[in-house]
Amino acid sequence: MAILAFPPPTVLTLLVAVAFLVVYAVPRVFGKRKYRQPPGPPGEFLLGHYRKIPFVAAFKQYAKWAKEYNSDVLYFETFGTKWIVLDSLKASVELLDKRGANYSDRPNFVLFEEMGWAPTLTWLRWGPQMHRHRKILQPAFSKAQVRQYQDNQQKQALLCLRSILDDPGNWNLAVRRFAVAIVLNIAFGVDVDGPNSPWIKIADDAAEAISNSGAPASSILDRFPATRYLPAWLPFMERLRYARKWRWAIKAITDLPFNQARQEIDEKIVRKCFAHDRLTIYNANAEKGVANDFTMDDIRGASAAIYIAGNDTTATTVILFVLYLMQNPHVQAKAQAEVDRVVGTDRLPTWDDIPNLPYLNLVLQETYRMNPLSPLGIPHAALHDDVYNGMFIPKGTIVYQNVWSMHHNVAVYADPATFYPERYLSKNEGGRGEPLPVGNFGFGRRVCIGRSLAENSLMAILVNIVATMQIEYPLDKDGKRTPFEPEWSFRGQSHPLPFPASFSPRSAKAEELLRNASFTGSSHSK
Ligand code: HEM
Repeated sequence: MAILAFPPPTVLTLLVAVAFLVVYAVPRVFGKRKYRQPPGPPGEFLLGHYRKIPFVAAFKQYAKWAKEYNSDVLYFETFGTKWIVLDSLKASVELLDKRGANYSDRPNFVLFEEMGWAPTLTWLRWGPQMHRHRKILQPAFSKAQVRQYQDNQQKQALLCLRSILDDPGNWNLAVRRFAVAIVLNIAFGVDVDGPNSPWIKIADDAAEAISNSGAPASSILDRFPATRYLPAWLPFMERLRYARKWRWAIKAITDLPFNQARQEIDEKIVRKCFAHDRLTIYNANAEKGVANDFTMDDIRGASAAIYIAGNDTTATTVILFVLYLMQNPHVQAKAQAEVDRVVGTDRLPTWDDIPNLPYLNLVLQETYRMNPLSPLGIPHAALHDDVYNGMFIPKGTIVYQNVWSMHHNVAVYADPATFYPERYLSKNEGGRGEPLPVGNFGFGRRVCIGRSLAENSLMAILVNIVATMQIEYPLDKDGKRTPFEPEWSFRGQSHPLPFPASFSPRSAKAEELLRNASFTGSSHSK
């Protein structure tokens, strides 16, 4: 009889559905309705915005939409993957810095997973493994800690300039060697012998694989992860073919130096470097029977992060600096005058000179502003639902920062396409009082850990270039120096394609100083 007291199944289903609506769905849906979705262009049926985002220079299209929709937050969605693009510094600081606890996740980088990355901080989701990587890496690159690398940075800067003296046509390679030599030594204690070192080729191959892979987490594999299981030969699976084609390059940069470090440790060759330090701790724990929460794979990924994240970024910034000095001789002359005033012309610059070179620092800042290397940043992701300026940002939303757009916003930077370091000087000093660029090293709790190291490397080489070299357009066949604009690649990372530049010593004395420079500093490994 008791059974008869239960309502029939259809009524029961109805009751459960009503209860669900009252308790769960209605408050959520209507609660969110209070807030609007950030604006953005309309998507297509089923595909959403997938086909609307250009693969090349997406940041320029996003900047146009921000103007068109008059919003510094834009919303997009494809196959259930949601992303927003922040177009202003205000929105980036508000969300990524001030509400950093909510925006410190990363999306899954499926394309990069297909490329075979080891656990690398840059791509790790928010969680215990990411915290372990950041806790181990970040202190090693603090402002105070990176001073220990200054001797080697100075030495590598001078070796670079000597190499340019001997072979000016290959200045580009000398710059790449400079950047690789610094981070490879810190990560693996390895010295880069010369421009033909295989370590430079390994770094260049990986940089090419990464920099042409599109804005991070934007491929069809990232937007619709199930597609990674489709056959790669399908016409629309070009990105999967790309990832697999370049797997060897990522494997080489993550495995080769690490395997060498392990072998050295086995052979009791000890170097002062990140990989050896971590391997020694790992082995000591293992011998004592203590569990290692930083696994071999973690050490491999973290050491590779230093090598990968630190070489192409630094080299490309130097290459941009060369380009802008070549295109703006008056800026070069002003920087030279400052260095000559502070350093004189009968010695090379030292670290103590750097704080006395404010104009050179502004030239570097202007280099950052003109062309942020990751124009859309490395995306963060929201851990929880959030509301910003009445706009609803659901949990899991991927967050890009349009750093390029922030740095080229005419409301902040007058005439943004012009290279003009004086723009940051106050009006009293004859400038425009525009703010120094922010964002090219990222935001919040995922901000670049290598910034202090990078800025030291950059100042070490820039001051020496300015002190000793004259950079000009190369002579053409008619003996003229004709200005040109190099070609650019905007297929993910933003950088100029290799271009010629003429380097010549500023004076016989400058050449003599470079040739006779003795290195008080030795590599960190020695
Ligand atoms: C001019 C040079 C450099 C630039 C422009 C640069 C830029 C960036 C940017 C934009 C990010 C993403 C930050 C974010 O998500 O908010 C980042 C992250 C990172 N950078 Fe750099 N970087 C440079 C040099 C270096 C160097 C020398 C190292 C070497 C230690 C390094 C290591 C890293 C690492 C490990 C991350 C990942 C941080 C995380 O996800 O928690 N970077 N960098």
